[in-house]
Amino acid sequence: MQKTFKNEKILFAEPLFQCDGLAGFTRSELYENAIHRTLRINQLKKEHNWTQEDFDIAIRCLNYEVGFVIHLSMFIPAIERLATDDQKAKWLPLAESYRILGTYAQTELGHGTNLMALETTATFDPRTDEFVLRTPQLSSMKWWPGSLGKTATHAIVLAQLIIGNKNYGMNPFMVQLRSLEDHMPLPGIIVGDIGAKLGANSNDNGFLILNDVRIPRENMLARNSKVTKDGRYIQTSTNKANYATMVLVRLSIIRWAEDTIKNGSLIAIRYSAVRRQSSLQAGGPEMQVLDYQTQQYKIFPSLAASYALFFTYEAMMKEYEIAYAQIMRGNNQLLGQIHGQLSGLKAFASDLVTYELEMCRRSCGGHGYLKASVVGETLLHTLPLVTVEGDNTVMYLQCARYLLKQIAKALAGQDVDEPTSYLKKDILSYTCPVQKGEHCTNPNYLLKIYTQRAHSAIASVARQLQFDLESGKDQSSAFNNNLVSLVQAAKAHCQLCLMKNFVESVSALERTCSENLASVLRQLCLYFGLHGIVTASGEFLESEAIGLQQLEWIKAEELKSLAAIRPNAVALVDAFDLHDQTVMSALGRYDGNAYQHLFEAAKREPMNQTQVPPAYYKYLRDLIKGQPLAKL
Ligand SMILES: CCCCCCCCCCCCC/C=C/C(=O)SCCNC(=O)CCNC(=O)[C@H](O)C(C)(C)COP(=O)(O)OP(=O)(O)OC[C@H]1O[C@@H](n2cnc3c(N)ncnc32)[C@H](O)[C@@H]1OP(=O)(O)O
Ligand SMILES: Cc1cc2nc3c(=O)[nH]c(=O)nc-3n(C[C@H](O)[C@H](O)[C@H](O)COP(=O)(O)OP(=O)(O)OC[C@H]3O[C@@H](n4cnc5c(N)ncnc54)[C@H](O)[C@@H]3O)c2cc1C
Repeated sequence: MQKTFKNEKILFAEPLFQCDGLAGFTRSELYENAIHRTLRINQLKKEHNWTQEDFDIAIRCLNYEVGFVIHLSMFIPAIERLATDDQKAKWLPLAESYRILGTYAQTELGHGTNLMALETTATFDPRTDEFVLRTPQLSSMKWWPGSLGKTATHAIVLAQLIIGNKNYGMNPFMVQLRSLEDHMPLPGIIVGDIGAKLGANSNDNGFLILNDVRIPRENMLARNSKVTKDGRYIQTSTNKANYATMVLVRLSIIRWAEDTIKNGSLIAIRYSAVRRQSSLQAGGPEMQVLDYQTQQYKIFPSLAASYALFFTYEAMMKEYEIAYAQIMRGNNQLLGQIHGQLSGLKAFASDLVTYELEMCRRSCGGHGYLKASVVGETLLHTLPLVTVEGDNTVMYLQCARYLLKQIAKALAGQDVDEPTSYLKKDILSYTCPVQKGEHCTNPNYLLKIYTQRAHSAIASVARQLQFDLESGKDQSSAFNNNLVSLVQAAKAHCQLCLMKNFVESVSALERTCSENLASVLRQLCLYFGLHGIVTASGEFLESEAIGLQQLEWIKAEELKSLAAIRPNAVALVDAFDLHDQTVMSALGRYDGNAYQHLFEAAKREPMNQTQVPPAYYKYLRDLIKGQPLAKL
């Protein structure tokens, strides 16, 4: 599942990467530890000639609990995508050698989603051949960018370009924030950390106020548009190309989601295999809770999602690489497709894993509420994924917007993109492939059901929009009147994508792997498909992709699938090949000694380093001895 990291032993031999001790760290300690880790991994990379992939896997082995995440995942990729070749030649070597440390400063206190309304301005001054960057008002200050608070020496600032009295929209500008001599903020720069968050507190997300900060004209990243010395704005590519960095990060978030749900399902399944509680027969032996059907019903969806997201990431990485290669050659033909696909799939993947991680946590009972179980921490660290790189609702709507364009082309008899080719089919010619109970065991039949449901959802909202427009509603009112259905259609398309990638990937694997492995993966794929229909049965019925009889067969088959997966559940999470130090959980250790590891973790609790707590001497002693308390 995860390319086995041959360097794991090297990494986890060092105390710096042993994660037990992170609990109890202050924010400053977490921040410093994260920076120390990234720089040490960099040294290991040089010492052992690791590849960039090894470096990336090391970061993933540490659950991204490292420094410079935005520098590495956004600042450098943004230079690669938004800068001219000359600008790349200047900035990339500095960024790649950490001589400058960057962030991607787009979101403001008052706006994150609505990029068109960003308020920071970059006004061209032809007298000095400079841009003047300004934060017009409180709501304009940059707010949230990672590493902005205390680390970044430079930022790619997204600002409204003003030439004369004309606004040319959002453009990217390289702005130095701190001195490279003493790290102090430069004149006109007010910068700091925005404060503690629910999780990810090793990251110094920050604020930035720009008070008439001047930068040379050459600091506008000019791959897609530039300003000439005499103040002319020349657009060399679509402005959408300035959004390219976000497309890449949305792809990375699908991988991040896959990594977190693998951790969660591994913890829940391993713990459920060792936890014995209650018995079915009076006086009989206590059962492994993994044998309760309800426990399987709670956690096997996370197991199936782990594999589904793995296969979807692999497929989308290939799709992205093709699109990116074309875009970098100036051909933006695939930009709309990759944007629509990754907007929806980033939203669907992060929604899916945040829901299933909470189910994994609940399945661990009381111990799931301990930090030492880590499953709760994993959830806290995953929660931002439903917001970063675009709030999920907004991302679904971007995906829906893409789907509406595709179905309009399909209905007009024009070509459509491969991911939406199903929209060319005649929706009325569908017959549910499940005509007998045993048909539910065929993932390809289930795939047809998913396809019909997605097609129906998209066609239905397109019809409703058309009806609203013909009834006299203006475009934006008609759109707003159907947002819920648009999101639903996008989710249906995304769930189809996951199922399709799962079915096709298993089918491809069958040609090379053992029959035993193939049958286990087929079973998991089947379960993923059945469970997806049951949890959204209303939409599948509404779309007439299935009837009540099919739903009854599918529900019965889903429960049978639980029992079929049970014998392989632990092996399927062991197959993630995750080191104990990656999972970090006292409940999910490979040796299964959950209670021992829980107790070891409790003994490490700082409060247990003294037998008598300081509060005893302040408050408890007199109380217990019945002596009057001093005025508190
Ligand atoms: C080695 C290290 C390993 C670490 C790995 C870690 C990986 C993960 C790291 C994660 C870290 C995350 C940290 C967080 C970072 C951030 O959050 S950065 C800020 C992100 N912000 C957003 O995403 C803002 C969301 N809003 C938007 O994208 C846009 O405002 C909008 C909602 C898409 C609306 O766009 P807008 O231009 O305002 O109007 P529209 O009319 O809707 O769109 C115009 C046309 O542009 C097309 N388009 C929009 N976005 C994109 C895009 N990204 N790419 C391509 N095309 C785009 C859109 O489809 C429209 O096209 P047409 O329909 O053809 O006109
Ligand atoms: C941990 C973390 C790290 C971040 N790192 C960075 C970073 O490095 N760089 C950076 O630039 N930004 C960063 N961000 C900011 C992030 O990109 C924004 O928070 C995100 O884009 C959402 O925008 P918002 O916060 O303005 O939410 P809003 O858009 O204000 O969302 C609030 C509500 O309004 C709804 N809504 C908004 N617009 C619409 C619409 N058009 N239709 C329907 N509903 C709508 C949303 O669905 C949501 O329910 C980070 C955020 C977090 C939490």
